[in-house]
Amino acid sequence: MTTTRDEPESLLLVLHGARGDLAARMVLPSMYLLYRRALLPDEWRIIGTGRAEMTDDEFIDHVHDALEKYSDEPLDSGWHDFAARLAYTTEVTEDAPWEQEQAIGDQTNKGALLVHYLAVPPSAFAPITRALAKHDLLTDARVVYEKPFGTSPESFTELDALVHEHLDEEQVFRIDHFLAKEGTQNLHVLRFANELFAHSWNRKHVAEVQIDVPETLDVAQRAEFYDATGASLDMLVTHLFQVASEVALETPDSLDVDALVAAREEVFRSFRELDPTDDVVLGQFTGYTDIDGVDDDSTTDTYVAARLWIDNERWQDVPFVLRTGKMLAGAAQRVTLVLRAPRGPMAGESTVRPNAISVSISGDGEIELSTTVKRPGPELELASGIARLSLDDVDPGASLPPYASAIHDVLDGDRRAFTTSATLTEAWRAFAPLLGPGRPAPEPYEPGSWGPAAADRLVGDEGWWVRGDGDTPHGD
Ligand SMILES: NC(=O)C1=CN([C@@H]2O[C@H](COP(=O)(O)OP(=O)(O)OC[C@H]3O[C@@H](n4cnc5c(N)ncnc54)[C@H](OP(=O)(O)O)[C@@H]3O)[C@@H](O)[C@H]2O)C=CC1
Ligand SMILES: O=C1O[C@H](COP(=O)(O)O)[C@@H](O)[C@H](O)[C@H]1O
Repeated sequence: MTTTRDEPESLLLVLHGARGDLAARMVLPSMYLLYRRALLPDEWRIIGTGRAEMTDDEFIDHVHDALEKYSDEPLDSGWHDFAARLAYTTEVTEDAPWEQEQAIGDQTNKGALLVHYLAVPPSAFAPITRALAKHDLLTDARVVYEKPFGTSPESFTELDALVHEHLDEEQVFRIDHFLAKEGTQNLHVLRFANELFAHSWNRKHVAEVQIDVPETLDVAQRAEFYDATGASLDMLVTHLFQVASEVALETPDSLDVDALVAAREEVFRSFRELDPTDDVVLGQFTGYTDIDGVDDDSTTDTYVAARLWIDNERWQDVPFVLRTGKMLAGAAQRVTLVLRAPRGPMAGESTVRPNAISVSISGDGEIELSTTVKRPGPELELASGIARLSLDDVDPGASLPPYASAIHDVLDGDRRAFTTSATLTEAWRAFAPLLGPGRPAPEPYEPGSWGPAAADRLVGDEGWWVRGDGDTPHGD
C-alpha cells in the first residue's frame, strides 16, 4: 500500500486560535506527542495566534498548562526544547499589516513547509482565509480547517468557493477525525486484505449496517456551540456519513490516496437524500433546555437516528442505520454488518443470533465476529459465540490518537483521512431535507436511556446491536 509521503525538512505551523479549547485539548497535545515520538521534522516552530495581545512567555505558560491538563506525555526535559520553538502573535487581518509576514516569508523561502491550522470557530474561516491570501501567505501552504466546514448547503458552497479562489484542493485539509481513527482505517484493510470478508461485503450477504455512536456525555461545557448545532449537524452529516462511505466503498484499484478518495467520493454520489418522515428520528433529552446557554424553547436535537440508503448495485435496499446522541445509557463507536440468515440445510434455525461483523472504531479498535457454533454435547444444538480481536494486541502497536494522526498526515501531504469538496457537496445534498420544513420535532428521552423508542422502527428485527451497558453488542 503506497501513500503520498512528502515529508518536509522543516515546518512552520501557524496555529490560529491557539488559546482556544480545541488547541488546548487536541492540537497542542498532538504536536507534543509527535515531537516526543520524533515524528516532526528536525526544524520546526509553532506560531500561535489570537485576537488579544500576549507575550511569547505568556503563551508558553499557557501551552504548559494545556499539556499538563490534556497530554499523557511527561513534561520532562523535552518540554524545554519544545517550549523554545513556541511564539505568539496577534491574529492576521485583511486590512492591517501583519508583523509575521516577513518572518514567515523568510522561513518558506528557505524551504520550510507552511501549515496554517484554523482552530477557530467556523465564522472565522472565511475572514482568516481572506486575510492570509491578502498577505500572500497561502502560496504552497497547507491549510487545515476544523469542522464543521459549513453549517448548511448554502454556507458550505460559499465557503468552498472562497477557499478554492485562493487554494488548490490539494492544499486543503478538512479535518474529520473519525476518518483518522485506527478502527475506521481498519475497515477497508479488514475487507480488502482478508478473503474471509471480501465476498460478504454486499447486499447479497448483508441485511443491515449499523453505525452507532451513542455517548454518555453531557453538553453543558459547550452549550452555546451545541445549541446552535445539534446532533445531526455535529455528528450525522459529518462523522457518521464519512464512516458510512468508508464501509460502503466500491473496491478501489489500490489503496493509494487518490484511488481511496475517489472511491469514497463515488459512494457519496449514491447516497439517497434522507427522508425525514420515514427515515429519521430526532430526540432531545429531558432537562436540556434548563442548561445555561440553551434557549428555553430550543428544538435542537441531542439525538439522531437515521436510515440512509445507498443507491448502487452493491448496497441497493440495505439500510445503513446511523445513530448518535448525548446523555445515553452507554457509550460506543461501533460499525456492525448484520449478515443475512444462512441458506441450505440450516436455513430456518431461529434459536441463534445472526452472524455479524462488528468493528469498534474507538481507541485502537476491536473486531468482533458473531458466529453460530455447535453447543458441545451429544445433540445438534446451536449456540452463538463471539470471536474478538483487540487491535492493540497487534504487534507492533504504537497507534497515534486521531488528531495526532491527522496532523502527521498533513505534514506528509497524505489526504486519505480528510474530507474533500466533492464528498461534502454530496453529504450536504443528502442531508438537506433534514434542514427543511419536513424536519421532525425532537422526541423527548430520559437521560441515561437509549433515546426515543420511536427509533427502534428504523432497525431490523434484531434491534440495535449496541444495547447493553457500554460498548457491548447485545447478548454479551
Ligand atoms: N473544542 C472541541 O472539542 C472541538 C472543536 N472543534 C472545532 O474547532 C474549532 C475551534 O473550537 P474551540 O477551540 O472549541 O472554540 P473556541 O471558542 O475556544 O475558539 C477558539 C479560538 O478562536 C479564536 N476566535 C474566536 N472567534 C474568533 C474570530 N471571530 N476571529 C478570529 N479568531 C476567533 C479565539 O481566540 P482569541 O480569543 O484568542 O482570539 C478562541 O480562543 C471550531 O471550528 C470547532 O467546531 C471540533 C471538534 C471538537
Ligand atoms: O467531533 C465530535 O466528536 C466527539 C466524539 O468523538 P471522540 O473522538 O471524542 O470520541 C463528539 O463527542 C463531539 O460532540 C463532536 O463535536
